[in-house]
Amino acid sequence: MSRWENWDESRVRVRPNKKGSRPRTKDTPDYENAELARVVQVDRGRYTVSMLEDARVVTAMRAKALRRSPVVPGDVVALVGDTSGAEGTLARLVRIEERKSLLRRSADDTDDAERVIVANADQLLIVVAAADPEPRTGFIDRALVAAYDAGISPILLITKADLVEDPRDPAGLISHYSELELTCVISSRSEDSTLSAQAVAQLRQLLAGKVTVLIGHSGVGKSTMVNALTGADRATGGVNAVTGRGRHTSSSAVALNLASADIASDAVPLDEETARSSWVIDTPGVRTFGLAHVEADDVLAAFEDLVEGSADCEPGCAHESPAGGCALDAWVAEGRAGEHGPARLASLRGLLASLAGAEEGPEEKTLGA
Ligand SMILES: Nc1nc2c(ncn2[C@@H]2O[C@H](COP(=O)(O)OP(=O)(O)OP(=O)(O)O)[C@@H](O)[C@H]2O)c(=O)[nH]1
Ligand SMILES: [Zn+2]
Repeated sequence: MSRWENWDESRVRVRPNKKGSRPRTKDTPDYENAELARVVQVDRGRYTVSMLEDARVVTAMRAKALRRSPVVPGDVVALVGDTSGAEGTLARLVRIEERKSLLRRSADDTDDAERVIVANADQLLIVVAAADPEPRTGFIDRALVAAYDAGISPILLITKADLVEDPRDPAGLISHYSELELTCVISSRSEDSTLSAQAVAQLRQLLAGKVTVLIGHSGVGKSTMVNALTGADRATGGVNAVTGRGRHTSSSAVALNLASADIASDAVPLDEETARSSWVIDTPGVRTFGLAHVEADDVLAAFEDLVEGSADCEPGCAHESPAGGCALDAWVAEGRAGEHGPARLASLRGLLASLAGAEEGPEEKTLGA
């Protein structure tokens, strides 16, 4: 009998390629066959994901090694194991792909750590109502600062234009922010309770192929718009029929896809592939952003016409005033930032003020009040 007969075959593998011959240890698995997916919802350790390949919905749990790594909606993750998505199956989430952006909220009383809310967002859709509730510029300013800091493009959506007199600038916000390169969309509702088809179509175009996070105070019409955009049935106000609770009790962010929409008003329908890569992430329960980690220079960076002028500022300048060593006033006075320079500087300073303010406080300033 040859000694080879006792050879435990399961231990030997002839690897067909060099990559495959890399030593595999418990600590450095390489998961070559892992499949990529977008995280759409997180619920007590269960992750609902949509496979990038075919939008199949799969439920997954984190591998042990990732137990301390937060995974949030918008994340792109690698899965192994049973990725069929069949009922009762659980895939294993083994890797979080590099994030291109991170929106976070700083610690507050109920939360001892800075929290990541959403990953990989391209855009922040700041939703305010023209009235009921009145728009608050402090809230918009903080959201703008968070967006600029995270490198995400802001879009302003003004809802409920039907409730005010001037439909072109329903809340006076467009003139207020005219010095920012801020895309504004105005939406209203007609008497039969349908949202303006034009606003919905315009937003779908802006959202095409992007990951967009929605933020706005309660009652501004976020769910109503998300429903119109995605065809999803996010409960609007009142009580959720399934859980019997008001939806305010749900505070987890959910990513919804534009592909699910069946919208007659959509003048230019999105092709299947674009629609599938278009995500809207609603963030119920997130009403403000912690800006504790944001530096004045991070905000200034979003003002391309002014940033050069800061070369002569004192080191660590907060860009508040010439007395504080800020060179921006002189730069603007020389006309170096163009004819809108003074107004742009005033806008920048308005935003920077929200860094100095407390969490609440200045935020609760109502426009015109
Ligand atoms: N007049 C008017 N009412 C609107 C419009 N859009 C939404 N509403 C109403 O405003 C109320 C609040 O809308 P929601 O979509 O639930 O608001 P939300 O921002 O999701 O609120 P939360 O779920 O509390 O965060 C509902 O009664 C809607 O019917 C609009 O364009 N015009
Ligand atoms: Zn300065």
